[in-house]
Amino acid sequence: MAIMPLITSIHSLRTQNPEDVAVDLAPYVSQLSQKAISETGAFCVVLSGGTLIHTLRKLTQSPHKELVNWARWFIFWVDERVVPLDNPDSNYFLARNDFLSKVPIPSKNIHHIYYSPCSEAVAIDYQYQLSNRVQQKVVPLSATGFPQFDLMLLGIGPDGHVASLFPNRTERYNRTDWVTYINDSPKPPPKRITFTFPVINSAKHIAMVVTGKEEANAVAITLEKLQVRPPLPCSWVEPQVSLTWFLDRDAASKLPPNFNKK
Ligand SMILES: O=C(O)[C@H](O)[C@@H](O)[C@H](O)[C@H](O)COP(=O)(O)O
Repeated sequence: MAIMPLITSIHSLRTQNPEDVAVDLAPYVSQLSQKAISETGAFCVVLSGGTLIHTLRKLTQSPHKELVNWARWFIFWVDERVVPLDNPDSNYFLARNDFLSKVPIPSKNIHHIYYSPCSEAVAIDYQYQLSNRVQQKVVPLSATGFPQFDLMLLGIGPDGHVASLFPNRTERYNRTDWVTYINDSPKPPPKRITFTFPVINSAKHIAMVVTGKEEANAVAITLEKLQVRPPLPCSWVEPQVSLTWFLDRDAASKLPPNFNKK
């Protein structure tokens, strides 16, 4: 089988503000949703926390809200803070309030964690939830042997973390589990679960959605392929079909002026 090259594109204009990023992101997601549902009958989407959820707001408005076949969406989280679901620190809580409550995705298709104070138990249970969807063939297995999501919507941190995979932590090297956990995350709250890199990089499409100056260094290091030790986790993101960076002018501010733009 021929190996398709990864398509990397960058939505970054020096004049672009966070509102423009939200406007660009909505048709990108809506078109991928339409394509996946026409091919397989489902759209398996992975969310992260942080500002991403607010940047998804245009999807919950016309014309996208009416165009998307929400009944066929299946939602997972790339990482979750191990807190009760009604805790404002919960990524599920954030997504429910600002996104999921505004669109008709069936609740049985929304795969949040089940809280317990033990992060390891939460990670095992989340992997079990995912393996059920794999067995039902809702989420297919990729040729890599790991679950293959249609789209992951990810943010990055100023230290280059992605999901809850941080620069100086061992979880980023986990090549066997689908879901792992951390009890001393450098970004609070300390207890988290996270998809591992093999799951992230088995996705068909990944959008890296970054707004704000704080992440500008990490964006420049990653997109210019600069060598740093340890390598930034976000520079390891390499999905199977396409990687698209959505940047506002602040996030793109450390890239050279002539850097490839769309
Ligand atoms: O649980 C989390 O903390 C997030 O999932 C995390 O991985 C986030 O996506 C990045 O830190 C970017 O966050 P911002 O968009 O808020 O900068």
